[in-house]
Amino acid sequence: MSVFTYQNDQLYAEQVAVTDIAKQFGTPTYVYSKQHIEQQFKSYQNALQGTSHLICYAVKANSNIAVLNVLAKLGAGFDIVSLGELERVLAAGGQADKIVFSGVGKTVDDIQTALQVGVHCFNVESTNELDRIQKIAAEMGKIAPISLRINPDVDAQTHPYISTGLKENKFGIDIAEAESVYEYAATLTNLKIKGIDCHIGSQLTTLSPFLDALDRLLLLTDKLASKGITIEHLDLGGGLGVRYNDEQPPLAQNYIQAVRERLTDRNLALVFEPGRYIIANAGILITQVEYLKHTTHKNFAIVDAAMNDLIRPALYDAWMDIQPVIQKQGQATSYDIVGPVCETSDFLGKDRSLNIAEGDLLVVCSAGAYGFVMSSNYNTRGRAAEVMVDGDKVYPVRKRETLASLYADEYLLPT
Ligand SMILES: Cc1ncc(COP(=O)(O)O)c(C=O)c1O
Ligand SMILES: N[C@@H](CCCC[NH3+])C(=O)O
Repeated sequence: MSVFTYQNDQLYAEQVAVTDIAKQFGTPTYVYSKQHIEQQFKSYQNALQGTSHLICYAVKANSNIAVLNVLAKLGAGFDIVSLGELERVLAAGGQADKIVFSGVGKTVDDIQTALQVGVHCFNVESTNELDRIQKIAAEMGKIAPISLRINPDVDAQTHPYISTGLKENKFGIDIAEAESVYEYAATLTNLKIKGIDCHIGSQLTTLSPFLDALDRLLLLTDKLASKGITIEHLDLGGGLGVRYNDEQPPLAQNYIQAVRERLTDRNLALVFEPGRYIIANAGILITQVEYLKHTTHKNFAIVDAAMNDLIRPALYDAWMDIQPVIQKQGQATSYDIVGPVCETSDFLGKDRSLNIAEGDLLVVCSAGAYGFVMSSNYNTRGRAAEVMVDGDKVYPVRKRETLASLYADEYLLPT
């Protein structure tokens, strides 16, 4: 059930009129629904009841500390890929021992700090990374909990830029080498093998790639067991898709049920790293129409949000729904919805049928995941404000960037 609904032709976020949010905070502004975040997280939690588990929200999807705090209060763990994300999680009240640390390029500093705070485990992506963790753990007199991220060579059937589980992708350890890498890890005295991990891609809309990967990992787990290497947890990463247009992705409930059925009597705790599923449809981006430009070939609605605010359409040709904040009767016209940035790829949507005038407000839907977090200051544009709605209340969760702050850390040459 969407938390963004029309009442008398006015768009509401939970019980707050989106027009009022725009009046109070200006545009462009990201709006998140606390209710939707909680509902999505709980759907994972409920499906995992009765089995040992950890749901590690993928911080990269939306790292606002208010979002992290809502999830931490529900008992979430966190999947991080940088020290910045680690600091955010701790600042938001997340527990270090519920953090899994992913990523192909963990630095010495990353590893030292993660060992210091005591993360749940490192998802290790190469043999050289194992060696680095071993060395640092030995120097610090610690035992590092590790899981190997396996690249199972499964086609996630998603956009090639967000597919991560094929052998030509940079991620994980080739499944063909995994057994010997585990055997090697078992010889390293400052490592403790905890788990097995994979993440095959993002915005998956069918179960079969997940289940193919799972089957391959279970086979490997059994082989390892026969060699005396015990795996305590199985981490299947994130990747569950959401509806942007007419996709019909499986629900967390169906996905987890299918996973649990395949585990049979294996004594494995389950870890998941959902990002998009939790936050994509919890968010919208409000923008205002600055100009309507009609040419002989095309009509453009030039809005005040741009590719620097929301890069998914420009980067992946992603289709995101665009709706008016106030629905009007009458003739609709086809528009390309474009931003003010000087790039032809600066569009939020193409050929959208809308009845709009200059000054009207629009929203880009499903913008909670990989929206603000991927925004930039290109064209020296300050990043948008972020707010969170909770019932009939709206709270600022990040102020709009001031223009002075954009060059505050730059220096002139000495005269
Ligand atoms: C290692 C890892 N875990 C989890 C995620 C979250 O993915 P999603 O937002 O598709 O759930 C990602 C991003 O794709 C990732 O790289
Ligand atoms: N940024 C991508 C998802 C990448 C997931 C990160 N591994 C998107 O917007 O769809």
